[in-house]
Amino acid sequence: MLRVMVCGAGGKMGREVVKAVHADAELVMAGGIDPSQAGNDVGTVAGIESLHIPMAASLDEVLGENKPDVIVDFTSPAIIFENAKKILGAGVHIVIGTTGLSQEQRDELAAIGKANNANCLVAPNFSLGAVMMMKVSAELAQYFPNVEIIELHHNHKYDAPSGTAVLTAKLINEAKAAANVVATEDLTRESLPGARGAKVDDVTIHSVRLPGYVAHQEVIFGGYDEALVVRHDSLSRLSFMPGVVLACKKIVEHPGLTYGLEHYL
Ligand SMILES: NC(=O)C1=CN([C@@H]2O[C@H](COP(=O)(O)OP(=O)(O)OC[C@H]3O[C@@H](n4cnc5c(N)ncnc54)[C@H](OP(=O)(O)O)[C@@H]3O)[C@@H](O)[C@H]2O)C=CC1
Ligand SMILES: O=C(O)C1=N[C@H](C(=O)O)C[C@H](O)C1
Repeated sequence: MLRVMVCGAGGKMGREVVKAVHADAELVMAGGIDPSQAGNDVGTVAGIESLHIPMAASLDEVLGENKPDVIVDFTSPAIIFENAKKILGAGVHIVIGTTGLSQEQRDELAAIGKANNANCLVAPNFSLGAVMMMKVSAELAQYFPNVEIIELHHNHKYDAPSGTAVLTAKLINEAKAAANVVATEDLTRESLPGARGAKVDDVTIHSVRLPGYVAHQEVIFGGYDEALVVRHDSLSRLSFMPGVVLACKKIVEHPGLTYGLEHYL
């Protein structure tokens, strides 16, 4: 039985992860970390029965003698790098859902994990449908090199573009490079800065932030007198839970740092 703790356990994702881990027969919900909920019961904060586990105020409180096997982090792009360094440095596996880590930061985490025998998964999106959207988009890019992404999220999201859009663009760019295809030149000149969105290499991303949305993305391919749209919708945060639970169980089998849940499927 793997003992799992949740960092950011009082947040929108963290509360769902506490419930999902607690409901799983092969995992043990061993604790939560969230400064603004410190001392409150981890189960009660998540909206289930009391688990008789007080919420820790910081990672330092849980990385001692009774440390868990795995920590799942859903906090914020501003603190994930420091959290991950601490967790891997303590020899604890980490499942990272929090967005915003750069390639350089992932490389540094990989080295810390290796030195401490701790594995790391960085997954910008845990929903199966979103992983398939990315896979299919990368496959299509060789036939349709002209492609743009529109991602739509709730207005409490910290970052733009989303981690999912960045990974989608990376996979598309890699597929285009492998197939040796490029987009036609974009001749548009912006009369308002930002009108054409942001570029990740050859892929343009547009970010929408509005109340009412959860997490959605359209990958739009333009062709010869035709267009093809791949769309994914997370209708609630429950859509991420099977992926998070699977990651907790599989992380022990995946040494090093893995970027993307597709490598665990
Ligand atoms: N990979 C995936 O599938 C998904 C990824 N995400 C990503 O997960 C991240 C979190 O999203 P979301 O749950 O919506 O955000 P929330 O703001 O709802 O939750 C974040 C929680 O972390 C807490 N927190 C802040 N600092 C610390 C700390 N030092 N230690 C422990 N906890 C801390 C916050 O407390 P306080 O409010 O008091 O600051 C808050 O309760 C984002 O980066 C988001 O993009 C989201 C959905 C799916
Ligand atoms: O902040 C969110 O909500 C989400 N964040 C992740 C991202 O940035 O891609 C995953 C999902 O889109 C929800």
